Amino acid sequence: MEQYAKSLQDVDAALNRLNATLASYKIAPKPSVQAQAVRTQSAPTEAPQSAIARESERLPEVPPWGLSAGPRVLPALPREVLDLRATQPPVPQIKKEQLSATCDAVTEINELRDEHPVCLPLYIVLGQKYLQLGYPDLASAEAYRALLLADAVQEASDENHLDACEALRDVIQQHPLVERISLLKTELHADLDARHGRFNEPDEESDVEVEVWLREHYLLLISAWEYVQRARKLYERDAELKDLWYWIRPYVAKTLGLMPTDPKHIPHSSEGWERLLADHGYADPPTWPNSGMVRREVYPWNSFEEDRLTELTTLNEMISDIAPKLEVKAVELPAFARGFPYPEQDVVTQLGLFAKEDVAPGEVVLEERTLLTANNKLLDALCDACSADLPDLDTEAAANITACPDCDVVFCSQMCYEEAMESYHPALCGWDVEAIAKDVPPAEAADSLYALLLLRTLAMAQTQECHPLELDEVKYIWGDFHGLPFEKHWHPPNNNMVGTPTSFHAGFPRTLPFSFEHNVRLPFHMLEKMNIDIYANPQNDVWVLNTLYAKFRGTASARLSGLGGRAIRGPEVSAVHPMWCLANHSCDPNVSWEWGASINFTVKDKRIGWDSIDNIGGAGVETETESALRRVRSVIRSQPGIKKGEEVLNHYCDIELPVKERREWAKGALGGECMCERCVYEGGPALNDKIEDLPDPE
Ligand SMILES: C[S@@+](CC[C@H](N)C(=O)[O-])C[C@H]1O[C@@H](n2cnc3c(N)ncnc32)[C@H](O)[C@@H]1O
Repeated sequence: MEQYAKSLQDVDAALNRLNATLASYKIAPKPSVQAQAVRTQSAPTEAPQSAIARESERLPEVPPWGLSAGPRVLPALPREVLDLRATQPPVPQIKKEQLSATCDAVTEINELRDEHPVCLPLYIVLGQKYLQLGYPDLASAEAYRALLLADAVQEASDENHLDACEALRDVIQQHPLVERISLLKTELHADLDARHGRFNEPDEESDVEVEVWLREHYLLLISAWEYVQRARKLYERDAELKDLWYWIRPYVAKTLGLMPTDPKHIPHSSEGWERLLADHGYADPPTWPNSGMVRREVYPWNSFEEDRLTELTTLNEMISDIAPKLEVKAVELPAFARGFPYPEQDVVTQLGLFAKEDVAPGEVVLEERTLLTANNKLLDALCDACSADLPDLDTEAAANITACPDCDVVFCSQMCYEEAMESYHPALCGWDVEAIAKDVPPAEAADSLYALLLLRTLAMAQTQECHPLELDEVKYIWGDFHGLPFEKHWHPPNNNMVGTPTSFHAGFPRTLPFSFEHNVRLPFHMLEKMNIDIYANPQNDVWVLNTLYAKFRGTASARLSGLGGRAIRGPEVSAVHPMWCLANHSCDPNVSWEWGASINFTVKDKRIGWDSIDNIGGAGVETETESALRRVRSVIRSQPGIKKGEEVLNHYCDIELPVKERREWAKGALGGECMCERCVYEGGPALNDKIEDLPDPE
């Protein structure tokens, strides 16, 4: 620093010094300083409103990269990335007309990550695009990635340190020296003592300029809410952070439903809000809600969700081995908008399973094995692949147990081991992932199972070298996405702290549970454990993980593990069976199901009896015998067996319950009140009243 301070007394000397620094960066020379400065000054200064415009006139011709890499040419970084500064105003709202260009920009940035995987500002701009589109959940993931890169720049021991510093140098070097010197000069003239602790001692490989640039231009931008406290120590006087710090508490109070109804009682100071939260036992930030709901949708750039109606031939090939008497067909189901007040239609076309020929009661019509399984107990004796209970060691079947020769993982048979090796195991073998999301408290059991299904899916994609959304196990599952036309319903999200929680999400319904822990931190941890780069592989980005979670949450089965299962610990085993889960729900199902090493549908021997509406309420005062007799007389019961052309109907809730409770229970799985024939007969028309003639969301 001393050296810089002295040489800055003379601008010529400063230029020489910086040129020496540049030379030490070990990259090929950039175009002359003057040429850069001239190009920069003559370029328009306003960033484009919408898609990322490649600024080829402004940027120097892209130089060959690296000394030994040969003629590798990197795509230029967009101006929005190069010009990113903490001093810029908050992320501007976009208009509906800019929606499609902003979605395109997301795709373009993700393409750039291939060549610029650890370029910190790229992730900040990506996060900003997500915020503009109304995906604060996706934005939080990019802020986290940028924060990890900031740590990498500052920590010489970080495995990404050198690459992250070099990527930042590359960005810095594309700016005129005049700007760079001026920034360094301001730094050096400031009172270093007053900024005690703001600098890390630069190690041999990093340099002062990278440190200064990081702190001045980027760190402030990645200060996510969780890090606001840390950021405030760093930037005591920053007005935006001060605002954010204030508004966090009202926002928490609102989310927890603690807002006083009487305007007179609404606090007007930080202390007032602190008191309000403390009075309800929420004084400490760790007690604040750490999960919420996000948009459950086919993201505009998701090209993997094909129209399944055009895939019926493929689906029927897939099902022919495991259910020769069944076929997959389109079916119309009641449309539930999951509480969203803009229903567009009465029915939706989805898929279902149908009998191709008559099937007799008692017959097994489908038997499906899957390797998309999970168990959350570290020491339970389950097959790693199919999740069946392992046989007791003193039985003959124990001879089939096979262990992976390279790690301790155990399979119930050689077949399961071999299938695991082809499907997912190589991506996990020896990477110390066994303890992830295991033995969690009962309240987290279900979330841990979903996370473990995610881990298995990522390992499958890695082993089979494909995109996670292309795997047969998940590709054809409908994630209960909202299906509302994007262009019609989207409105600019309100990203200031006073907005209601919904307004951050561009007006779409939010039905997918999200927590930073399960949707971002834990999956990043899993990927790092598997030695998968979290920067260079957009195929594992949070929108992909959210899409997978949406698919799992509607279809995964869960149970206790065999004889050792302990209900008090919550669900212990989970699996996704992609064909089995195509069967729709009815409260008068014609099949029952059982799940062990495989899952099957058996045609029911006896159908459930329907109560008439009279029976449900009882008819005045009558003896128990009279009431029982009346019930027997009026009960309706369908014939068991499934006729050719009839739909296979599964059940998602306890069908012995009265209609009101069944409807309540199945709501979560269906998205609305069940309208199956039995429910309508017993409970009358569904209560999914449509709200017509609503004002436009804007
Ligand atoms: C496990 S999937 C069943 C297969 C699904 N129909 C498909 O096309 O993939 C569950 C979803 O199917 C729909 N569904 C199943 N049974 C239904 C019913 N009785 N009424 C309305 N929707 C139903 C709901 O959207 C539910 O979230």
